[in-house]
Amino acid sequence: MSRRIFGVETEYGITCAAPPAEAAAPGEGTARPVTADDAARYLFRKVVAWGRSSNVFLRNGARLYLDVGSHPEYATAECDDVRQLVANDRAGERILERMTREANDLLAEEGVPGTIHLFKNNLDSAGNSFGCHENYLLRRRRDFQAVGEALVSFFVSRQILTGAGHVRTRPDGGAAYAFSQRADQMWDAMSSATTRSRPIINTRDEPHADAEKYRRMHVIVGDSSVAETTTMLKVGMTDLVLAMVEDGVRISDLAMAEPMRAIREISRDMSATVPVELAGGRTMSALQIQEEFHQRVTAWLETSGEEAELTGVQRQVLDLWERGLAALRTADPSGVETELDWAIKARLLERYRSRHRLGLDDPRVARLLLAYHDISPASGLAASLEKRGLMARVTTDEEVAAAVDEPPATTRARLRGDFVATAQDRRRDITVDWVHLKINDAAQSTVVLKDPFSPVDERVEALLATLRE
Ligand SMILES: Nc1ncnc2c1ncn2[C@@H]1O[C@H](COP(=O)(O)OP(=O)(O)OP(=O)(O)O)[C@@H](O)[C@H]1O
Ligand SMILES: [Mg+2]
Repeated sequence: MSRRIFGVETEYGITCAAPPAEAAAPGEGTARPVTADDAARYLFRKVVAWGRSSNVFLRNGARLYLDVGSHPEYATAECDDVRQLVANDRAGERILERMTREANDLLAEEGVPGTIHLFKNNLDSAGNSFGCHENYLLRRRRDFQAVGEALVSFFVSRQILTGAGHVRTRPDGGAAYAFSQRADQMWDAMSSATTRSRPIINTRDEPHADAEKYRRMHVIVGDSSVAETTTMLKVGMTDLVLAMVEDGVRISDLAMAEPMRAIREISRDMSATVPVELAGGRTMSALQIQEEFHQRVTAWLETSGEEAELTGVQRQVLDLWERGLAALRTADPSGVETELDWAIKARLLERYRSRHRLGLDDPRVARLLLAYHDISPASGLAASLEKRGLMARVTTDEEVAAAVDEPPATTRARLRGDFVATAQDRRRDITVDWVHLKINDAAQSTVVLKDPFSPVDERVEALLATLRE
């Protein structure tokens, strides 16, 4: 299978929980609460001190920045393997978790009451939505608009496998479990740069690569994933579907008539069987649509001969995809309840609720839900679920630790990472983005890296030599 470049951007939710009133020392009762904006500034203080900006590239090739709206964002370096991507996404969590601990130390030193928490989720308590965006490099071959219509159908129905699980408020005020946090927030299927709204997928003006050859498909519809296995499935199944489509397999018969209506309906139907109208007039359920994509991918893998070339992680992806569909078909999630976020979360909720006899709308349930997404091992649940075998892993701690310090070795990210690391070690002033490496000295030496697949470049060797002078 041709290599593909992909990267995931994750925006994190941030809060600063005030200590309980009785814990406040005399005179502290009137302390101004720490807003999300303030918290984000504490979080980035060290970054700004060394990078002179809240928008930096790190020595592992990733981008870390604070956008408007105070949602810290981590964009993984370019990866060309799903397991590598999972490790790099996880590395982002570790980096932000360390920044959170340091920011909380700062708060304590300055006597500011409160504790900062970061959440890998998509909805804050005020109802603001923030995203987890996937980027896939496409070869500029086919008519993207036509393929896109049918891919929307894939992205809209994929939530029955890769949704993070969500307790939503029904119109009658009751609470109900749904597949996705993000589904309700999306309201426009496709967009060009001119339309307002939130496009499910678009191709970015900047492919961060040779624009003659490539496009970068930008997918904004996914939930942030907590379980590594869910991240693996989300990116891995998408990569396989794109490979099949790039090879010419047609999927346009699966385009939906009204994807935006469907995305909400599918999220709310935990049976995954509600009929969705297709553009051609037929109806299919989300489950049938996903089964069809799965079936076409497996058939294509066989007939194209690609089956023999599959990597270990790609086989894991196909296996989990299949088991996820079986779980839905039989209405028995036990086969995926340590691997798919919505199922892991549902099991956790059920156990907690029956132990404490709580309704789905109980505030304690809401706190548990939030803790599922809290990235701190101290206050979040993921680390302990993993330790207890209730949340599966794809990577090892060693792989994640390596991805915190080192860039992916097989892509352009390696050049960027080496450049950043060398400049940091030598205290040299540089400017970096996805395609440019520049030394800010009299000569202003700049290298443009148009090939995201290439981890070696003589021009960069020369830049590194200059930095080391
Ligand atoms: N050529 C490429 N093809 C696919 N993905 C790429 C390519 N180059 C970079 N990426 C990935 O795309 C993501 C870009 O993240 P970034 O947050 O900078 O996104 P953006 O969409 O350009 O900008 P913004 O978030 O500011 O709107 C990263 O995860 C990166 O690894
Ligand atoms: Mg971004």
